[in-house]
Amino acid sequence: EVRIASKKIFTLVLLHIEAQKKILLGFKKRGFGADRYNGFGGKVEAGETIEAAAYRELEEEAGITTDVLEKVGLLWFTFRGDTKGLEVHVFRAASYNGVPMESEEMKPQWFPTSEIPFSQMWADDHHWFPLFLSGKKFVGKFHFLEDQVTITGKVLDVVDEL
Ligand SMILES: Cc1cc(-c2ccco2)c2oc(N)nc2c1
Repeated sequence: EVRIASKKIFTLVLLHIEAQKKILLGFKKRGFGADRYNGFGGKVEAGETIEAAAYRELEEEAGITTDVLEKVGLLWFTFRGDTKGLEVHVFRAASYNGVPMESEEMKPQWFPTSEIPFSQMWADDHHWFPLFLSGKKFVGKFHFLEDQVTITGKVLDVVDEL
C-alpha cells in the first residue's frame, strides 16, 4: 500500500547473519539520531511503499542490496512536547549483496550479536533487540522525554504476524 507523506513513517533495516552470529549496524554521522548506532533506514517518501523505501534506504545508506526483507517489527515513538510521533517499520535482512560502504549518513560496522553497543544506541533498543535476535515479531510503543534518551512509557508485545 502507498502511504501519504503526512505521517512520519520511517523504515529500519537490520542485517542479521544468524549463522555467523553477527549484525550490521551503522554509526549515524549526522542528522536525526546522530552519534548512535542503528539499523539502516529513513523517511518513506510520498508515493513510495514502505517496503520500497526500506530497500532504497539500505542501498543509499550502506551501499548494499538484499533479496528479501522480512517485516519483523512495528514501533511507535513519541516525545514529550512533540505532538507528532514516529512510526518505524523494522525489517530483517538475512543476506546481502555487495560490500557495505560508508556513506555521508552512515558508517557501517559489523558487531557480534553478543556485543551490540546498546550504550551507543537509542534507549529502546535493548528492550526489543532480544526479540529481534530470537526471530520474533513485535509491536512496541516508547514515550521519550525531550532529552531523546529517557523513556517514560513503554509497551512491547510479541505478535504472530505483522
Ligand atoms: C525515537 C526513535 C527513532 C528511531 C528511528 C528513526 C528512524 C529510524 O529509526 C529509532 O530507531 C531505534 N532503533 N530506536 C529509535 C527511536
